[in-house]
This record gives sequence, structure tokens and C-alpha cells, in this order.
Amino acid sequence: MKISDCAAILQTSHRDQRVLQAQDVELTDLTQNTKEVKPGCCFVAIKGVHFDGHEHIQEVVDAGAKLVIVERPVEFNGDAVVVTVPNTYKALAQLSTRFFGDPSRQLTMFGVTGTNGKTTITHLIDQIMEDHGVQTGIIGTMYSKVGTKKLPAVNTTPEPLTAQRTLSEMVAANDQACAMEVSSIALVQGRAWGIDFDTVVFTNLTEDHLDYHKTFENYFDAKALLFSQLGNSYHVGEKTKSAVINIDDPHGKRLLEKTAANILTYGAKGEGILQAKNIQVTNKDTKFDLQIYDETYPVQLKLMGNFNVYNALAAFGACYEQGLEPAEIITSLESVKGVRGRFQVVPNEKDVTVIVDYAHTPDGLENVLSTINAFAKQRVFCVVGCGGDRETTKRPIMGNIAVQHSTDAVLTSDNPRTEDPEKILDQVVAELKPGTFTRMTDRRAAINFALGEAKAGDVVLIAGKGHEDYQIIGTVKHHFDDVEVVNDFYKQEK
Ligand SMILES: CC(=O)N[C@H]1[C@@H](OP(=O)(O)OP(=O)(O)OC[C@H]2O[C@@H](n3ccc(=O)[nH]c3=O)[C@H](O)[C@@H]2O)O[C@H](CO)[C@@H](O)[C@@H]1O[C@H](C)C(=O)N[C@@H](C)C(=O)N[C@H](CCC(=O)O)C(=O)O
Ligand SMILES: Nc1ncnc2c1ncn2[C@@H]1O[C@H](COP(=O)(O)OP(=O)(O)OP(=O)(O)O)[C@@H](O)[C@H]1O
Ligand SMILES: N[C@H](CCC[C@H](N)C(=O)O)C(=O)O
Ligand SMILES: [Mg+2]
Repeated sequence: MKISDCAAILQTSHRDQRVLQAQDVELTDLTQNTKEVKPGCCFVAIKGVHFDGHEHIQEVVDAGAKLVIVERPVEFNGDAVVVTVPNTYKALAQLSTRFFGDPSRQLTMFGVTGTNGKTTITHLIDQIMEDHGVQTGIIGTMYSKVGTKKLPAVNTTPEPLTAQRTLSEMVAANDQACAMEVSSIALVQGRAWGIDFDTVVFTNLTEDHLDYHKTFENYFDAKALLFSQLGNSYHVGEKTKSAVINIDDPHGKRLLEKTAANILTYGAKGEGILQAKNIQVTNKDTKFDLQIYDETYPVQLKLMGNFNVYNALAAFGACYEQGLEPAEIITSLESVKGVRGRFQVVPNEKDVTVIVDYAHTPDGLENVLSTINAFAKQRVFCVVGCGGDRETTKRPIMGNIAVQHSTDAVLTSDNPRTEDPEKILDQVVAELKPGTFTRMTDRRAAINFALGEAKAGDVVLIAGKGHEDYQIIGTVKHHFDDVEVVNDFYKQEK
């Protein structure tokens, strides 16, 4: 890609004399990170919360950047070409998309949004597509899967450059499809700009991230962007676009009018083109009848919980929209054993049902506990906390849910980050009566306490951190893995 190509993409060539007069060199790379500038590259200045690329232009020009994209005037000495745009984040998305050869257009792109279920659904889609012979990549909370390699993830949805680079690596690794989690924060920031989704999925909308979005309406508007930005499917020769929407969620209903694409609605309350009926949740499996238009199929999932019926419907709907046969999709769904850190049962010799789960929102926690209560015959321990530097309103709500839906709530720390763990816990227990819960700030001690108290036949839910293998205290990431802590406890007991 040359300087003139970039200018054309950003539509500045016809008015920017500096671009017209510059030597039109081939750019070696594209980056928004001052630490990754290579001689001959294009640098895009992004203003973040902690760092502003505009304040480091001299540094990047000295390091050899030949084209610099900014959104406000900058001064420096050197011969780099400067292009000013209204929004450098958008420019980054536009340039990355072209720089990496528009990879999303070469993949069947699934985008999944909603408060809960995204990671689960992307993994279900991956399994179904792979079983169908379609090699599929994943972008999401736990990692990016490219070919057979798993790469670490910083965000659930990466910024545009990483997203496009990862998608291009998928194309190079012969992936034919990609299942991508698209968070609300990413949608607001424009991290998904430049990605041409084919089928998008809405799971649900409940309380989370209100620290970021401020109001629930803003949070809904953010999720709605995935649907309103989905291209329509009216053009000859183009793939059909579709939206798979949970109609049981009132916000799903509101989304119906936000998209120009085809819609497949799903639900378990009597509405939807795709429906689950006669749901039976046990402590081993989940059975239901899946109805699509006027055909009905029996389904037996190894995944537990009513909420996983919704996740299965969402994944079914997405793959159905891509032309897969119902019976084939169901065979794959039935084979899925589970997703790491999502209702993950940790085996032990004490006959205690220990479950590690990523429920970190009020709705997630309530769903997991009601699934447990449907089969639990004795005490249910719930070890849970709330993350620091994240929304505070959910804290007392989660404290209440833990106490109301378990027999023994053990309230502890999640990732305190830069907040004081005691202050977070003060908020979690703010509305609780003394004596109705145990408070133990140290997460390992809290887990050990619950496991020590639990007798054969009891259930211990350890919620909030799921697959995470770290605990962030201050700005330091310490190794911490709920499953490992459980295994350590039982090893020491022997
Ligand atoms: C609030 C927020 O969205 N923050 C994101 C933002 O960070 P930031 O604004 O602090 O960035 P910054 O450090 O100021 O850097 C700004 C720019 O300068 C560049 N830079 C930075 C340092 C340097 O030395 N040189 C340099 O050039 C950076 O590459 C960046 O382009 O940009 C970063 C890079 O893209 C993100 O990793 C970061 O996510 C942080 C880690 C985060 O915690 N985000 C959460 C709120 C989030 O996005 N969560 C959602 C939802 C999760 C879910 O529900 O699953 C997600 O999608 O992950
Ligand atoms: N459809 C659902 N409805 C409500 N709760 C769910 C649903 N699916 C999963 N959960 C609960 O939410 C937790 C997180 O699930 P999952 O990781 O699939 O969601 P996510 O949307 O990817 O979350 P994140 O926003 O953190 O990436 C699970 O461990 C489970 O407790
Ligand atoms: N994607 C979510 C995950 C929260 C997980 C929980 N363990 C926490 O740290 O609060 C976030 O970053 O807000
Ligand atoms: Mg996720």
C-alpha cells in the first residue's frame, strides 16, 4: 500500500497538497503503537485514556514513519507526510482493512453480541462449522483461534488493526469462517468497523458495563450498532446477510427494526421462528424439543442450564442461516462437552459438586444459581465477588443474588485491580443482613473455606473468573486459577 493509496482510502488525495507533492513510497507496515514503528511505516495517532499518539509524533518520525495520520495539528521535524482526518480510529479501521486485504470478505463472518453467552456461542458455532468441514477461527474473551493455534487476547474484541491482522492470519491458515465476539464497548469505539459480518447474533441484554455506557439505553444503542451496521443483502452476487435475535428478551424485539438484513428469531417462551419447547434440565444434561418453522427435533445437550438452551438456539440459528442442515447442527451441539470456565465441573473424590463458572453479571449469577438449585438436594455454597475498576451498581445486586439463591454465600474478591478490595466488598455486602453471609477478602481462603465446609452431596459454585488464570491486584497480574485452587485443596486434604 502506497501513501497515495492511503490518501485515497481516507479521501484526502484531492485536497491535500502535501500528499500530492510527497514521494509516493510503498509503506512497510501500519501501526498505532509508538513501540512498533518500523522504518517506512504508516503511524496512526490514537488518543486513548492513558496515552495520546499525537504527543509522540517526533518519536515516530525519528523511528522512520513515512506517513502519519492525525486528527489534530502536530509539529515535528522530518519528511513524513501528515494526513489529518476527523477520526483517527476510523482511519485505522479503514487502512487496516485494506492493508490486510479485506480478510473478513474472504471468511464467513459470525458476530455475536449481548451481555452473556458470547464466548459460549462462538465456541458452539466453531464446533458445528468444524464438524461440517468448515475450518473456523475464533476471536473473543479467552483467545483468538487461528487455524489450530490459540493466541492470547487482551480484549474480548480487539482494536481494528489487531482484528484485521488476526482475520488475515485466519485466511492465510485456510480458515473459511470466523466466529467473533463483539462487545458493546467495542461497538461504541468502532473496533468492528471494516468487518463485513454475514450473520450476527443477539443473546440478551442485562446489567453490565454501566460504568462505561452510563445508561441502559446507551448500552442498548451500542449493541444495536452490530445490527444497524450490518450490510443489507439486496445486491446481486453478494452473500445474504442475516440477524439471529433472541425474541424473549425485550431488547431483542426492539432490535428487529434496526437491521435491513433477514431475521431469524429464537426463543423458549412460545415466540420465534426457532423455538425450544419442553425443556428439562437435570444435573447431567439438558433436553428439549427444537422447532424450526414446522419441523421438530429432539435435542439432548451435555451443557447444563436453561441459559444454555438459549445459547444452543443462537448457535443453531447462526449455522442454519449459513445453510447447514438441522439434523447435522444438532449432532454437533449434542457432542459439545462444555466450554472452559463455563459451568465447569471440577471432579473430586469427596463427592462435592464443585463448579467453576464465569458468571460476573447479576443475570449470569442468577441463571447459574437457578440451574444449580434445580438439581441441588443439599447445601449450595456460592463463592463470588466483583471486579474492580468496573461498574459499581452491580455489586450489591450480586451480593443479594448470592445470598438469596444459595444456602452459604462466601463473598470475596474477583480482580480488585486498582480499587481497595475491602471497599469493593463493602459495596457487595451493603444491602445484606449481618450473619447471612461469610466475608473473606482473600479468594483462595474463601474457596478453601467453602470446600472445607462442604460435605458429600453439597454443591460449591465458584463464580466470576471462569477460565482466567490470573488475579489482577493493583496493576499486577498474579497467577491464579480457580480450578487449580480447588485441585490444590483436595491434594492437600489427602
Ligand atoms: C477503556 C478501554 O476501552 N480501553 C482500551 C483502550 O485503552 P486506552 O484508552 O487506555 O489506551 P491507551 O493505553 O491510552 O493507548 C492509546 C493508544 O496509544 C497507543 N500507545 C500506547 C502506549 C504506548 O507506549 N504507545 C502507544 O502508541 C496504543 O496502542 C493505543 O493505540 O485501548 C486499548 C488498546 O486497544 C484496549 O486494550 C483498552 O482496553 C482495556 C484493556 C479494557 O479494559 N477495556 C475494557 C473496558 C473493554 O474494552 N472491555 C470490552 C468488553 C469485555 C466483555 O464484556 O467481554 C472488550 O471488548 O474487551
Ligand atoms: N445465554 C445466557 N444467559 C445468561 N447467562 C449466561 C448465558 N450464557 C452464559 N451465561 C452465564 O454467563 C457466564 C459467561 O458466559 P460467556 O463467557 O459465554 O459470556 P460472554 O458474553 O462471552 O461474557 P463476556 O462479556 O465476559 O465476554 C457463564 O459462565 C454463565 O454463567
Ligand atoms: N469482560 C469482562 C470480564 C469481567 C470478569 C471479571 N472476572 C472481572 O474481572 O470483573 C470485563 O473485563 O469487564
Ligand atoms: Mg466473552
